[in-house]
Amino acid sequence: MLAVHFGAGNIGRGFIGHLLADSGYEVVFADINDDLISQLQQADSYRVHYAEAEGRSYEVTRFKAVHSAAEKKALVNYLETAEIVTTAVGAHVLPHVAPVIAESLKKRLGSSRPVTVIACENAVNGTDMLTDALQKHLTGAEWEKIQTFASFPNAAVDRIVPVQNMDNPLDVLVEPFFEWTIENTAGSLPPIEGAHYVDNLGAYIERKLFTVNTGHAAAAYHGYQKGYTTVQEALKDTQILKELQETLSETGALLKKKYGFDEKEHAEYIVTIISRFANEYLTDQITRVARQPMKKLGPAERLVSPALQLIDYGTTPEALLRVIRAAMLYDFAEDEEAVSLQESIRKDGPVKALASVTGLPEDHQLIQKAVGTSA
Ligand SMILES: NC(=O)c1ccc[n+]([C@@H]2O[C@H](COP(=O)([O-])OP(=O)(O)OC[C@H]3O[C@@H](n4cnc5c(N)ncnc54)[C@H](O)[C@@H]3O)[C@@H](O)[C@H]2O)c1
Ligand SMILES: O=P(O)(O)OC[C@@H](O)[C@@H](O)[C@H](O)[C@H](O)CO
Repeated sequence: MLAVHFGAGNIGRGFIGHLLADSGYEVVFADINDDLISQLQQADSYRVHYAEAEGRSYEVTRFKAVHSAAEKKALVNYLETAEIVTTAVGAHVLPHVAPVIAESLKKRLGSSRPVTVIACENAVNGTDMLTDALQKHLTGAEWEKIQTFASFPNAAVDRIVPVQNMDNPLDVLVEPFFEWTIENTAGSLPPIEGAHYVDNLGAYIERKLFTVNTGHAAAAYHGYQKGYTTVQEALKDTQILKELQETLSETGALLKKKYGFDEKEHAEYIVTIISRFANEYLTDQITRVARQPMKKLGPAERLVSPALQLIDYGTTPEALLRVIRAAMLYDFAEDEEAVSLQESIRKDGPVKALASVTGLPEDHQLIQKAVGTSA
């Protein structure tokens, strides 16, 4: 069985690629990073190390690597015969991987050979984002036929994989916890060990994004303002821990109301997540978790989406608004989006800048309460 995985980064090597290889797939990593691809091409194996006291580690051997720009022909050949195609490149990169996937799907039109395509990104319905991008490279008739043999389930992926600092640059240090939840819509989804399949993925995605990622963002943006460099350091600050808990209590209220999650189970879910953030065997840089603030302030994302939904329910999410305010102050000079956001704030002021990234009107109460005159 063949799997093509786009993005041989932290999640690619440390989570999705590892699970696929463990499930018996030969994994072809496709990436645009020259050094990474050449290292993978020269290696026979790499190890996934668990950040824990026992220090377990696992060898990954069944892989190949192709440069997705320089070796496009080889990539299309792999894509044409793969049983599964996955991505972990960042949701904003999906339009860039779409053309080559579309090209390979067109090549399957003759054989109708089944394939499952899954975007494993932090986004609500990432695979739908990919299929929107795919359709720009296909005719209506091609897309209709492709859907008879290809399936495109959405998925939620959860495993904290920090920026790596390993002696062997291909090895990856990951937290032991992982969850890969896949929408149960696929006709012939090939088995993946460790993944689980659900009918109500929307609830799982929002629970993950609005708890793990909203909580992470709260720790990172408040932590950055207080000069911390890692999430682990920031969480030792009781004021930041309190901000995190208040933020997750707001998103928890939303999730329980919207999806009926059990009060006690959700409280336990939050406790587990905070202890995962604080894992002393991990060093997770705040600048990784806070990366791309403009994306994170987007309308469908971890901060603004739950805040808007809570406002719709008639409450004012004060803690979430404080995280949004802190995100607007994120000015890390090596993060392109942080630089652009700060430029836009300098040029137009915070109200216009936040209205622009969220797509909300300037007089919207979320904008006014986060950074406007009623802040
Ligand atoms: N790291 C985590 O803890 C974590 C957990 C869950 C989900 N995610 C999500 O997984 C995705 C990847 O995150 P990551 O932490 O692995 O990032 P990463 O930067 O480590 O890896 C991304 C990889 O994608 C590659 N890439 C970029 N553009 C590409 C293109 N056009 N074609 C092929 N490859 C391309 C990069 O070179 C890089 O190797 C993101 O959507 C992220 O939100 C991350
Ligand atoms: O990857 P991002 O930038 O969307 O979010 C940063 C972190 O919150 C994220 O990578 C988490 O570590 C991950 O989502 C845990 O499953």
